[in-house]
This record gives sequence, C-alpha cells and structure tokens, in this order.
Amino acid sequence: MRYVQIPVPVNSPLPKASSISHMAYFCSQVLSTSFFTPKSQIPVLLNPGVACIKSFHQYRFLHIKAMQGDKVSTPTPSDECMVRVPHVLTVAGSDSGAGAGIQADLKACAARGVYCSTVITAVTAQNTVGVQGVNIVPEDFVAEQLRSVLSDMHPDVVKTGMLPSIGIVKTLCQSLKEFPVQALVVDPVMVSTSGHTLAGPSILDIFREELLPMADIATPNLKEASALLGGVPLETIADMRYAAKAIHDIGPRNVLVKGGDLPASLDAVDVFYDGKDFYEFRSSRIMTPNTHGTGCTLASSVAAELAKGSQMLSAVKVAKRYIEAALSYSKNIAIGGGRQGPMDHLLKLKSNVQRRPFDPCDLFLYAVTDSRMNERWGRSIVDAVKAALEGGASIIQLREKEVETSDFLEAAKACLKICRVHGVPLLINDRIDVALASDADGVHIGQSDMPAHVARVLLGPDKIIGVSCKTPEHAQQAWIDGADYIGSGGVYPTNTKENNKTIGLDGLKTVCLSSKLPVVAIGGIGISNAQAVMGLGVPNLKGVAVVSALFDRECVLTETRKLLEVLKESTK
Ligand SMILES: Cc1ncc(COP(=O)(O)OP(=O)(O)O)c(N)n1
Ligand SMILES: Cc1nc(C(=O)O)sc1CCOP(=O)(O)O
Ligand SMILES: [Mg+2]
Repeated sequence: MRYVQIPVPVNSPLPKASSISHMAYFCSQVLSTSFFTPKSQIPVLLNPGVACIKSFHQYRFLHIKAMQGDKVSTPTPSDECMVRVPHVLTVAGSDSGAGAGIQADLKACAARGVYCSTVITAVTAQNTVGVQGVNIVPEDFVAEQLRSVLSDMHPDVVKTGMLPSIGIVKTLCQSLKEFPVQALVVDPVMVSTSGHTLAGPSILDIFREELLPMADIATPNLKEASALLGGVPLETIADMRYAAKAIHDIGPRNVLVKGGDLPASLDAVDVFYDGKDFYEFRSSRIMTPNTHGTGCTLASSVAAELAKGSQMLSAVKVAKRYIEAALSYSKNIAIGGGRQGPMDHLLKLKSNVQRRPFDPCDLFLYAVTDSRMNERWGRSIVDAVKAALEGGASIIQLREKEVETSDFLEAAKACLKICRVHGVPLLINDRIDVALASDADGVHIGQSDMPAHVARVLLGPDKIIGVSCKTPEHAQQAWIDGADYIGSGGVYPTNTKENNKTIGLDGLKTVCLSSKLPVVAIGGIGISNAQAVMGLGVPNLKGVAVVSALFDRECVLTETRKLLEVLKESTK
C-alpha cells in the first residue's frame, strides 16, 4: 500500500482513466468526510492535508492510500502535501518600457499571488513616448515556446495579448487544442495606447473564426470592440452593451467591453456580458498619465483570479478593484519623459519612494503620546504631536491605549501628514493593523504584544520595528526577529505604565552592552535626569523616550525644546 496525491481541478469533467482518479473525483465531493470506503472496496484515507488545501480553490489535492495494483495515471508518490501554485501562461509581446505586455502580465500575476509563465510573440522597443520598433518572433519558435510550457508545466489559464500574425494565432489555437487549459482569456490587442498598430486588420478574421470561439472571456477596449465588429462606432453605454452582445455572438463565453476611452464620461464604465445578463462596472476616473498597461493588467488579473478558482464574474470584479487600487497608487509616480507612464502593479513603489530609511539618530528625542494626559490638558493627539515636532522631537510614537480604532486610525493619518512635513518618522504603539492602515512608518511592540518576527512579516522589510527589552535575552531575540531598535527601561519608576519593572541605569547599561541594535531609554525620564541617562556613555544608546515629561505638562512645545537642549548639552 502507498500514498498517492491527486490534484482534482474543481471544474474538470469526471476523470475517465482509472479507478483511483474516479475515486479522487468522488472524494472531492465529500471533502468534509475524513474516511469512507467506496463501492470498489479500496480503502481511502483523506489526509488532513486535504483540509488545509481546501481553501486553495483551483485544485483539491487528495492523498489517497492506494492498494497495490491500482492504476494511477500521474501520481506524486509522497506523504507530504505539495502545494500546487495557480499558474497563468501569458502569450504576448515584450514591452521594453515594462508598462504593458509580458512585463505587465508578470507583475500583475505576481501581485495577485499567481505564477506566470511567458510565451513571447514579439519584442517591441517601447517607452513612455510610444513604440519605436516591433520585431515579430518566428511562428515556429512561438510554437516551440508553447510546447515547452504547455507540455510540462500545465498552466491553469492562458491569457493572450499581442498576437501579431495570422500564423501565430493559428499556432496558438492548435497548441490549445493539443494541450487544453481550464480557461482562455483573450485580450484582443490591436493598437498600442500611443496609437501604434500591434496587430493589423488582417488578424481580425482569424480572431473571429478561431480564437474568440475558444475564449472564456474577451476583454476588448472600445477601439478593439469596434474593429471586431467591422468598424461600428461605439460612443455610449448602450453601444457598449450592443458590442458586448455582438462579440459574444462570435463565440467567447463572456465579454468585457472596457469603456476607459468613452467620450464625455466622468466615471470609467466597463460592460460585462455573460450571454444572459449585463453588468456595469463603474469607478471614478483616476486622473493620471500613468495608464500604460492597464488593459494587459486587467486581463492578466482576470486570468490570475480564474487560475485561483474564482467564477468569471467575481474574477472580473476583483481584477477591476485591483486595477483601481494600482492606478490610484501610481497616479503620480514619475517614470520616463513621455505622455504615458506605466502603472505600479506592486502597489508599494509609491510609499517606498517617499519613506527614508531608519536612522538610529532618530531616537534622540523620542516623544510618546498619551491621550489621557492630552485630554487632561485639553488638546487633541494631533495638536500634541504638532507641538512636540515644533519643539524638536526626532521621532513620534502614538501610544493610545483607550481610543476607538477608527479614532486611532484618523489620528494616525493626520499625524503622519504633519510628521512627513517635518521629516520625522511616526510609529504606532502595539497596533500593527493601525500602522498598516495608516501607512505609518512602523510600530513599537512589547514582550507581550505581537511577536516581532510576525510583525516583520506583516509589515514588510521597510517599516521600522522597535521592541521593548528589559534583559540581554530580550535584546538578542529582538535582533533575531528583525527589529530596528530596542526601547529599554524603566530606567526610573514611572506613573505612566502600571506595574512596570524598574531596571535602573545599571540594567539599562547591561542591555545596551549586549544589544546589537540601537537603544532608546524609557521610563521616568525628563529634564532633571536625561543627562544622567545619556551620560552612561554606551555608544548604542541613542536617545530617550518620554511621555509625561512632555505631554503631562501645560506647554508641550516648551517642554520639548527644554529637553532637546538638555540632550544636546549631554552629548557635547
Ligand atoms: C520606545 C518605547 N519603549 C518601550 C515601550 C513600552 O512598550 P510595551 O512594553 O509594549 O508597553 P506599552 O507601551 O504597550 O504599554 C514603548 N511604548 N516605547
Ligand atoms: C511606555 C513605557 N514603557 C516603559 C518600559 O519600561 O518599557 S516605561 C513607560 C512609560 C514611560 O512614561 P514616562 O516617560 O511618563 O515615565
Ligand atoms: Mg505594547
């Protein structure tokens, strides 16, 4: 007896081949059952791994204990669950400017968590100004690339972009007949956004006769839809509905007519038709020159969702949402000197560009807020932060233990704006969610908060993470976990934090000497004792973190200025 692992595509027809694959299909219907014995009397064990992969919609992997002599077509003889990654193959042209084409497809699939393989049909010389040249890949070499990928890697979904010759379209259709895939997404690319012809009118017949009838969805823009329908003008949403239906009649199971170029429309409206119902997707127009590659990105995002196992309508919805977010993120990134820049698929470029790296000197005068204190003195969190920044605070932490989440988030967003103006990092105490939602510069967490290594995974490599450490062991762990600095205290007794253990100057020195990370001292520190703390003279002690000495006072600005002077004095 041995174990075999059988991937069962959710939408595939009943497997015909062997008793095992037949059973695998049967198992997929009863995933909630852990044990059963089918009619064939072959004992079947659904490995616990099945449950964990159940959420991975595209395939249900079944571990089956198979009897000797059972016929198994392509089993993976392993006791371990191998996770199959959803996979899109894009058949398209290369864009040297990397805004559209193969490069957009790779980035969109990566952003959507899907593997993307590539068959290149043409190499274009392109930038943000336009298309300077096109070199079509010979048909037989496109065929060879297709064979390489389809015969071995079995992509779930094929997405097509630039198909520059009749021969290449024929080759593709032939390959798809030989190696069927679960879904075919056809983006009938004809003209680049800069107006350069990428596939001429000679291609239209073969699109209509062969490719579109095989497609699960076609995603033409207005110009492409019009070309497919013999040049009929498309100027209104009613025209788009007409076009969606008329293209559906050509053969694709679903049609998405993209209305980005619709004249006189404030919203961007796309019309989706599934052969029965029409759906309109509206989104407010994002004013940006960085729209190069939106068509390719939308189609490959639809393909990515289909590869994950989504139904067509929800795949289109998610892809639309993703495009809107990506366009919004990239609306003012500056790449190239032309009229049309690329969009930012990975949604991170913008914030990374703005954020400067963490500098341990930022810890010099570390202001930590406390809403109770600010309330007592009749000021908002934002006003308190403003005053501390004007007084010379070099980093701010919002430590708001009692505010509602929505108020915390609003305060964080408002404080972030002011901190950006001053070039000072803003950290959030304890709340990773608020840090993520506000795009703050990082978090400060304690020994009983979210573990720092988990916070690092959630926040990514660029955000600042500080960890409270009272012992050398804490400091060592913070270093291993990927923290950027540690806060060490309480140096002196404090009323701000209940039941806080005081480690004294000696304890602080011990932690500093063992720490590979820069240290900020905390706990009962103010104007009267800051000099003694900094006077410890350990090189990685970079500053003091202070709550009540700044915020439990009438004038935050004055107190911050005074403390700054003391700190400067102590480091002379
Ligand atoms: C700079 C700095 N150091 C230490 C702390 C304390 O963090 P933690 O131990 O998580 O306690 P709370 O602040 O959450 O009560 C800090 N906030 N900042
Ligand atoms: C938040 C905090 N953490 C501490 C630690 O020892 O880790 S002491 C402390 C409170 C610091 O407030 P004040 O400056 O008013 O004493
Ligand atoms: Mg904490």
